[in-house]
Amino acid sequence: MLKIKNLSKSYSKGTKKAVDNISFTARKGEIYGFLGPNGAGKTTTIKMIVGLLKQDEGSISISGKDTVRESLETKLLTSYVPDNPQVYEKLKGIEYLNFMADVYNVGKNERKERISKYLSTFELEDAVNDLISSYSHGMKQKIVLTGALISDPDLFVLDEPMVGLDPKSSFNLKEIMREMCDNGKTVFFSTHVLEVAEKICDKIAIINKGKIIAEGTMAELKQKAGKEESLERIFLEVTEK
Ligand SMILES: Nc1ncnc2c1ncn2[C@@H]1O[C@H](COP(=O)(O)OP(=O)(O)OP(=O)(O)O)[C@@H](O)[C@H]1O
Repeated sequence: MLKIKNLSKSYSKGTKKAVDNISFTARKGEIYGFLGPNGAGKTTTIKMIVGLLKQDEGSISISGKDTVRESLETKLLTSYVPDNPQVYEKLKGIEYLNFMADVYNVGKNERKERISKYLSTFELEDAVNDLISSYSHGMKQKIVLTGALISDPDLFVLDEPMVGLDPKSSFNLKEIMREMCDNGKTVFFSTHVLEVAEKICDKIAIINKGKIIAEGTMAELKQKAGKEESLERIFLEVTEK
């Protein structure tokens, strides 16, 4: 579970408020979509969740542990796939995966099983012994996804995960996200693809200018909008104000 309380973050010595007092909870078993226009504060929030940025105010807890006070513990429970995956180009795919498994203390049997499962899902078996520098952009994304899944995290955080993936990989990733939630995990991801969010998310939050302006299930968002509307229309209406 991911619990965010009164979270704020400013840049440029406090003059630019990127995230402004936001609160929400993504529960176990939920796919939680984080939407918002460019510059709304999505990546800043995500970077605070995964410990790459420290908040100015507020708290974040993952499976009941505070990300500042119990930083290492929460990192071990979390996997993160950034919007522009940077991979160690000088490693072979398999070396990178074993490195990730080592970082997360994944045992021999589990790592073997998970590596084989996700390499097959993402059709990377033939490339796994090649240097990552020879991979296409999409293959790099898929090796990063595989590396992120090796630890079977309680919280799976993805920033714009569908961009650059081919239709089959994108479909497979959505299936994996659902499977993780069925196993009691939490998936939190940002996206601009509203059709995907509408289809797969159990809950959605819309952020605009650093503030959460709508939050809930698709049914709740529709109810608040007062009519039967698509997520796209609701998004356009609430972010226009
Ligand atoms: N390192 C930084 N220094 C100063 N301002 C920043 C920095 N990073 C982000 N910002 C500002 O903070 C605000 C939120 O940016 P953020 O990257 O979190 O938005 P986003 O919702 O992820 O946008 P996008 O959809 O375009 O990726 C923007 O106004 C941005 O200009």
